[in-house]
Amino acid sequence: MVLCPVLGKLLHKHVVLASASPRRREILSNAGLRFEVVPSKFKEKLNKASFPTPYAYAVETAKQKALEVASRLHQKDLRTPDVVIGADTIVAVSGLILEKPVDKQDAYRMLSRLNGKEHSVFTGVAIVHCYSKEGQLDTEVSEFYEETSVKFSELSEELLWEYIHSGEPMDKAGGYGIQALGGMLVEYVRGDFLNVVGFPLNHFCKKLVELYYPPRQGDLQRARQDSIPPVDTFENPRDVDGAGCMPVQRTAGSSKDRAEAGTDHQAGGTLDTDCNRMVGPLPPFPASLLELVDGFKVSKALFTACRLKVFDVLKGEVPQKAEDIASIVDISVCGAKRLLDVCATLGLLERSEREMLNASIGTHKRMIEMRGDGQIDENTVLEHKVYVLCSTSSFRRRGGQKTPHIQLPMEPFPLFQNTSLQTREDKLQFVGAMHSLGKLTTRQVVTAFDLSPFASACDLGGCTGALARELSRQYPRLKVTVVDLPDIIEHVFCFQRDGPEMARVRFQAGDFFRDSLPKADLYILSRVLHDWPDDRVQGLLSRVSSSCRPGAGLLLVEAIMDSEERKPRASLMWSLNSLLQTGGRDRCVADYRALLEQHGFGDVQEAPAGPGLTALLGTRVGQ
Ligand SMILES: Cc1cn([C@H]2C[C@H](O)[C@@H](COP(=O)(O)OP(=O)(O)OP(=O)(O)O)O2)c(=O)[nH]c1=O
Repeated sequence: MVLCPVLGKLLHKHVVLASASPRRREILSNAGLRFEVVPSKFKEKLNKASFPTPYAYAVETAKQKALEVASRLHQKDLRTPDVVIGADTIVAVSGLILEKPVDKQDAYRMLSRLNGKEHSVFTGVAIVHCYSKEGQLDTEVSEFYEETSVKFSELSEELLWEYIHSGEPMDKAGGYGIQALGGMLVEYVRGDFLNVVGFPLNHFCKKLVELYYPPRQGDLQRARQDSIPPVDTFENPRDVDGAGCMPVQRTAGSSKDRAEAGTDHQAGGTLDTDCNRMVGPLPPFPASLLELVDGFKVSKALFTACRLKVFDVLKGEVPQKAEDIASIVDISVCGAKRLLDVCATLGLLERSEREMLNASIGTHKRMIEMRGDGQIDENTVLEHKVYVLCSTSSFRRRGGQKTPHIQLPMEPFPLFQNTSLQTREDKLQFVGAMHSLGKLTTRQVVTAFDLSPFASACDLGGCTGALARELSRQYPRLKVTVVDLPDIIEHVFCFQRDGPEMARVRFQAGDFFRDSLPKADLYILSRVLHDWPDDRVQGLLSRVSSSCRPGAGLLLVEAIMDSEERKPRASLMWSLNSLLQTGGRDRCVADYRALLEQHGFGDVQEAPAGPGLTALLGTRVGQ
């Protein structure tokens, strides 16, 4: 059973564990999750009598703990996390809820109740997804609970007091810790051991699978209600080579044998998998490292399928068998089966009973082809160039070993004048890629702010007009001019259908560094500035600024880095890409704000503009 990959879904999110419990922290970090710990200040004082069941109480308390942290972090420096996890563990015996004892006498009362009997340990868990929209916190709460039965032996008064004097009971629900000395009190456990210790890891992973890989219709028929969904619903790229395996897997033989054979991740003796008891810290599972190591395999599989024209074969939406596809694209049946299986698990193809269907990739195909053309020859397009430039020689010190700065690979040049884009076909492919890429976020970009007060807009570097079309669709009063290089404007007709929205869109061929800019109430620079070196950015902003009348707007859209330029990874990759190709760079919000203000734009507002993108809107102040 492969569960670990689902934790990978949280790897690039800002995850917060809203708990002071060292056990929860240990369980989750041992599973490879990376998170910040912010203990909740929620007072655990809900009225127990008002809950129909003990677990309803635990779930509500877990939820309140997580929500308190989410709103505190949101208010403080607007550090809204992506996900907050809260948990609450209680012991229930004969209809009574036991939490942490307040003193030794209380611990004695609790342990006496549990003595010689079976009781339930419930942990309620809340997974809170947080979103910040216009300064407001929005949350989506998913919750569940897990129950484990624990039976205490008949214990003498003397033993109970000895145990209480050890101090162990005081910070634990029910007054005992099964993972340490308290283990001596326990005759048997039925259910998830980690649930007793404070966090039901297994159920948590199942919940994530449910949230991040909702079952498709076919799977629903197959899946048993209470089972983990079939593997193909939660496999992720890292499973392809079996690398995304569970940190704990049972294999034949004793744990000693496994440790010696190097197959036991717990070889340090930190977790006894046979009884699932914690007996010491585990080294963190290097899930993110494995994801990086294997990352290229995913894109390689996609690009290979593109190059073999698998998606072309399937684009008629006629289901095909792997054998038939193999014969059409002229590869071995065994190879085709494996490649198609990978494509299906990546969600690029849909699998019916015995056949393969094309999936939603069609609309994004141009973008993928652009990125995936890995043929190593003269005609190789941009991505290959980037790949080559990324080789170590691009970063070698100048003049042998001495000069300690990075050597820029080339003079900055406009992307479209890239020497590898020589033929009309190359250029079309490039423009197509930009068009497809742009279209993915146009809706979010044009609705990041209410642009209805503007009557005219000028999209500088607006390529095929994908953004202009969406602007015109959203704002029926707006007239839009797209400015881009003649070589690009020449190809617009290949990508734009006529339609009522296009009646208010005009294309102007020109160079925004040299030619005069059309008059407009709103100028847009969407994913433009990062492509240029600093002096060109200054020059362009100064030209825009002097074309603006007071009150005019400038909308910047960029992938933003954090102030320390450490994340997110996508922006860092873009920034490296810009350095290698054009000498440009990505920036943090403060840098873009400073640029806007330096060029006479005030009242700068900021809003998310689609995955990984941020929009900043500044207003030209009076000259
Ligand atoms: C029954 C039992 C509980 N516990 C612990 C798990 C929890 O940490 C604690 C129950 O208290 P909780 O209120 O669930 O958690 P907490 O106060 O430790 O942390 P926070 O409220 O900040 O999330 O009891 C054990 O460690 N071993 C056990 O055998």
